[in-house]
Amino acid sequence: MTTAAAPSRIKVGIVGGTGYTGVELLRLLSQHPQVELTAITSRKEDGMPVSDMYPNLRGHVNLAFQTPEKAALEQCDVVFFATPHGVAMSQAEALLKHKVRIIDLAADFRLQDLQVFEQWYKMPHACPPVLRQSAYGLVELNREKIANAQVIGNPGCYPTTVLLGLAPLLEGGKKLIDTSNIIADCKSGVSGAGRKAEVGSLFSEASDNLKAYAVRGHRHHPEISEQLQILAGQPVGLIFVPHLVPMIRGMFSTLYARILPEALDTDFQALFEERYADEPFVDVMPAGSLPETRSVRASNVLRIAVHRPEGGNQLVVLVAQDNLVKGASGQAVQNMNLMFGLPESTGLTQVAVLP
Ligand SMILES: NC(=O)C1=CN([C@@H]2O[C@H](COP(=O)(O)OP(=O)(O)OC[C@H]3O[C@@H](n4cnc5c(N)ncnc54)[C@H](OP(=O)(O)O)[C@@H]3O)[C@@H](O)[C@H]2O)C=CC1
Ligand SMILES: CC(=O)N[C@@H](CCC(=O)OP(=O)(O)O)C(=O)O
Repeated sequence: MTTAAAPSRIKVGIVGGTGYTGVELLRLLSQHPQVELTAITSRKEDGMPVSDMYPNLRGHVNLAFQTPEKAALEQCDVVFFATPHGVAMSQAEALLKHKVRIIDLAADFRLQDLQVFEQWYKMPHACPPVLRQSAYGLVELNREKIANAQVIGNPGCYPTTVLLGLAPLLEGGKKLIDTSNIIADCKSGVSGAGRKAEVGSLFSEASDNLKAYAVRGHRHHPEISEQLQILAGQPVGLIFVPHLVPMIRGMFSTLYARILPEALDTDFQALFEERYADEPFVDVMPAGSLPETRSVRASNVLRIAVHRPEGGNQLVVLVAQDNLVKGASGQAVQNMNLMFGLPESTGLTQVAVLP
């Protein structure tokens, strides 16, 4: 594998610094030993010191927000887009001309199929040639391509849990589970909806309540399906139901799959342990474990437990992650480390916060 040589300090710009994934990038990158934060944008808060909005960053980030027009993004080595869908692709070609690498936390560079992108995101793609050269930023599945890419489509938060929870069962066309009928029952904390004002995110709407949403179709379904097909070498039938749960951070996915009769003797615990043995951010817990969202809060680690209720033919995989870290900003920093030839864990060794 060839990796790019890292500049002594990586000059980083963040577009969309006031949002939840933006401030999470700032928290992580302000502690990263190889990073120099150079520009942080907000259209609404131009001139406001970052620490006035986010006092947790006092003494750690001494910059002020600037409009994207004022920020010298072209002087950065890498720009993170922590913005709504459609923003990164409108600026990608201009930045690439200045050899700036791009990591988009939105969906502009996730789906390879243009038609599917346009169907779900209701906008034409602004730069299909850049999309074709980009890499899907799920490091554990796509390491080599990411290391050599200029543009990364950082995965959606739900897809990260579902893909890492299913990869050991499907990779390389393995015949272990019924691929026509996998169920992903997924739950997210309210920060998954971002910081913008929305009725559904109000305390009086989201607290003391649990609800499913987008059962008829969610834009993460085609993203998961596209990647599962790449993994399995064939289409995979998936039912995906997201839920909103009354917590701020955290995501929990319960995945159900039927074991094929010829695979009933498989040691699934060993399969998962071996697959992720060298992965710093995927923890396969001991047999019988029950992961919890609080065990990954504020950390880039995703925890998995594999169960086979009553030793039967049903496999249940439990996956917990922090939607803002491994599900978004932490994963984006992991991608940056890989693109710049740094050890993947640089700046990402935070232990989860309990209780
Ligand atoms: N929240 C989560 O758990 C996850 C989020 N993501 C994705 O990451 C991206 C950011 O999410 P999140 O932080 O939650 O969103 P927020 O709504 O919290 O923040 C969005 C940010 O983008 C800026 N922004 C909005 N429109 C534009 C624009 N047209 N041009 C430049 N800047 C703009 C906003 O600031 P201002 O308006 O002042 O410019 C704000 O800083 C989204 O695409 C989201 O889907 C991915 C995985 C998980
Ligand atoms: C709880 C909640 O609302 N979650 C968001 C998904 C989070 C996310 O950021 O996904 P994208 O990056 O693909 O937009 C949702 O379901 O729309």
